[in-house]
Amino acid sequence: MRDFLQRLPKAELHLHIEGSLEPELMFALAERNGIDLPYASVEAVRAAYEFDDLPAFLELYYQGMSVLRTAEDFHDLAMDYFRRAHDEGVVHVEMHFDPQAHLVRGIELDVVMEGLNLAQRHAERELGMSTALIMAFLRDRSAEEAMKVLESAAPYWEMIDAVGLDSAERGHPPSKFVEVFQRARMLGIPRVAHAGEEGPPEYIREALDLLDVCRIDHGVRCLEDPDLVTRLRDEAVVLTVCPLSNVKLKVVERMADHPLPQLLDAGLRLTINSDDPAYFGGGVLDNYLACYQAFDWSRETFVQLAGTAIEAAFMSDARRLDLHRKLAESA
Ligand code: HPA
Ligand SMILES: [Zn+2]
Repeated sequence: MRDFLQRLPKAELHLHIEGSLEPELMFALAERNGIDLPYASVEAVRAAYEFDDLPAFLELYYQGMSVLRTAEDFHDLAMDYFRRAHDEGVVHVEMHFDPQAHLVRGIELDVVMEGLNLAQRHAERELGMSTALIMAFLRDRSAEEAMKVLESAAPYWEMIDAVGLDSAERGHPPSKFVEVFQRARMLGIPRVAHAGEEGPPEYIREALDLLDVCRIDHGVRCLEDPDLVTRLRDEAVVLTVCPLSNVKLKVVERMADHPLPQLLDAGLRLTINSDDPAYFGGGVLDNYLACYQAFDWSRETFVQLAGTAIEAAFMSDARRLDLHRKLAESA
């Protein structure tokens, strides 16, 4: 099964590129930039990755990215991830990035965009991968600031495949960002949002009704609201589920408790993703494998999940057709 899952052409729709920063690269970039890390070794960094919930994880996540300073750093971060993903049989990556987390450290959007965009071109040329860029707003910061970021990104609107909403969910409902997402809609930029990870099902409704999103990131808590599940099924809304992330952040206790089988039985459109692979114990393939080990799913189920990711991805029609063909060949 491992070989089969490795060969399956997998599209990843939910990844935070800053969450792909492995301790080895963290050390290399710290050295390159003359930054003192509060860790003695790569092992010490890994040992410090202790968290029980989203806020505790986010503290480490924002601290870890302090080594990212130059366009070259962002390029190397993304290429490092693309290479690993390529080895796992990932053919398309959509990366969230957090401009505000860099702006507060004095790193301008131009620097981030230059590095990530160069990596996108390299991934296509060297690895034959397609990629997309999702500019995320930090929901625990103000809507005014998010709006400023969106406006200041004008030179890059063409390159941004979608805007998203991430960071600490509880107490920061989608309704806070109605105007920002309305503006993105006016600009013709598609929208996604994290909802129903640690936050209640109501946040999923708000994301659909008020932000007009085309996908929900996580969304696993929809099961607490049967009417919402019916709606998600009827409207064919795609959820980008991240099983290993949900275990690490204690959204569920163990993989065996993960609601993926119920979500699948409810007829929802699901995809499997890594979220923050450097922090949560594995990439896309590891997440597929964890599902196989926990649920003993058939090849057909994995083909269905991989197919949904291709259907719901931000990519050209030609690329989508090509990947559907590759998927059919590998099935
Ligand atoms: O798992 C996550 N959830 C919400 N926000 C995030 N930002 C990075 N990773 C995450
Ligand atoms: Zn996420």
